[in-house]
Amino acid sequence: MDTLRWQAGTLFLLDQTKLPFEEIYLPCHSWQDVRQAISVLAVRGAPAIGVAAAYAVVLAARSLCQKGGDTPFLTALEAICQDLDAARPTAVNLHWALTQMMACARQHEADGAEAVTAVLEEKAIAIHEADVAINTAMARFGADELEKLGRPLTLLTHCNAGALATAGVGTALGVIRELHRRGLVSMVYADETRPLLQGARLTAFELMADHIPVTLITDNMAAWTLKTKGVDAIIVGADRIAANGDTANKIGTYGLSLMARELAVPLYIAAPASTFDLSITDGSQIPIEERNHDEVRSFRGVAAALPETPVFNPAFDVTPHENIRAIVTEKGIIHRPDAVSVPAFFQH
Ligand SMILES: CSC[C@H]1O[C@H](OP(=O)(O)O)[C@H](O)[C@@H]1O
Repeated sequence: MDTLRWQAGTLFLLDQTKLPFEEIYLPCHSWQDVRQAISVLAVRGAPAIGVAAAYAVVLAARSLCQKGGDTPFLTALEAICQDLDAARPTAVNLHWALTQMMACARQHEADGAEAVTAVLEEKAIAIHEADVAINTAMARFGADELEKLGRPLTLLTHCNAGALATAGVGTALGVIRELHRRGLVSMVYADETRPLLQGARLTAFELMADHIPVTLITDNMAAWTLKTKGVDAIIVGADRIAANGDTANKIGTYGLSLMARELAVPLYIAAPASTFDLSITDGSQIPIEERNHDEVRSFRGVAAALPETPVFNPAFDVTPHENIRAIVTEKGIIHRPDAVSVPAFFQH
C-alpha cells in the first residue's frame, strides 16, 4: 500500500484514520489540506509526516505563484513552513523536511518563483524516494543485528513504525519484515497502543497483510507478555532522538523500557538519520505533543468516561538512552547510545 502518492500536482494520502476497515485516499490540493491531515493523523509517523510536509511546501509555492501579492515569495513561503511546523511538535522529521525545502528554495531564489516551485517539486520527490531507500537499508542493518540473537525471534513492538509511518517498508516493521524474509520471526506481539490504537489498527493490519505472525495485546498486557512469552527483543520507532540517544516515541515506550530493563529484554530503536536532533543535548528538551482530551475519554468514538472527566493526553514520552540497547539507522547501528557514541556516529 502507498502511504502517500504525488500524482499530477495533487498529494493523495491513505487516510489512516479510516484503516483498517476502509482504504480511502484523501486528495490534498492545498498545503492547508496537508496540514489538516497531519493534525488529525490521516497521515502520521515521523518520516511520513516529513514527506507529506515536503509536498505541502510544493502546493504552497504553486499557490503563491498563482495568487501573487505584495509579500515577497520566500517570505510568504517561510511563514507557511512555520505554520506547517507547528502541526505536530515532537516528530523532528517534519522540521527536517521543511528546513530542507526552504534551503532549496533559497538556493534558487534568483531564478524566480516559478522556477523555485519547479525545483521544490523535484526536491520533494527526492525526499520521498530517499525514504524508500533509507527504510530498505535500515531493515538490512537491523536484521543483521537482531539475527545475532540467534533462533527465530519472538518480538514485541509498540504503536506503528511500519510502511504506514514512512514511504517505504517501515522502520521497526521494516526490520521485522526483513527478519521474516530470512525466516527469523517466530511471533510479533503488537501493543494496541491507546488512545489512537495505531498498533491494533495499523501494525496488526500490516503484519497480517504480509503473513507475518502477529498477536495483538492491550498495552497493560506488555509486562506479562515480556515475562511469560519469551520475548527476545523489543523494537520500536522514534519521533525525535537527542544527541545523547534519549528517544521520544509513542506514549508507553518509556514504560516498556522500564519493563525491558527489569526483565533483561533488549530494546532497539529503528530510526533514520532525519529523526536525530543533535541540536538538543538530552531528552528533556524534546517538545511533547499533548492531544485532545476526548481521545482518552472515548474508544473509537464511543464515550468511555464522563465528558467532564479531567484528562492528561501526552502523545509521546522519552526513553532514556540507558534503557536502549542500540539504535538502528540507515547508516548502521549505534550500540549503547550516549552523549559520546551518538555524535561520533554522525561525524564519520
Ligand atoms: C517510523 S516513526 C513512527 C512513530 O510515529 C508514531 O507516532 P504517531 O502515530 O503519533 O505519528 C509513533 O511514535 C511511532 O513510533
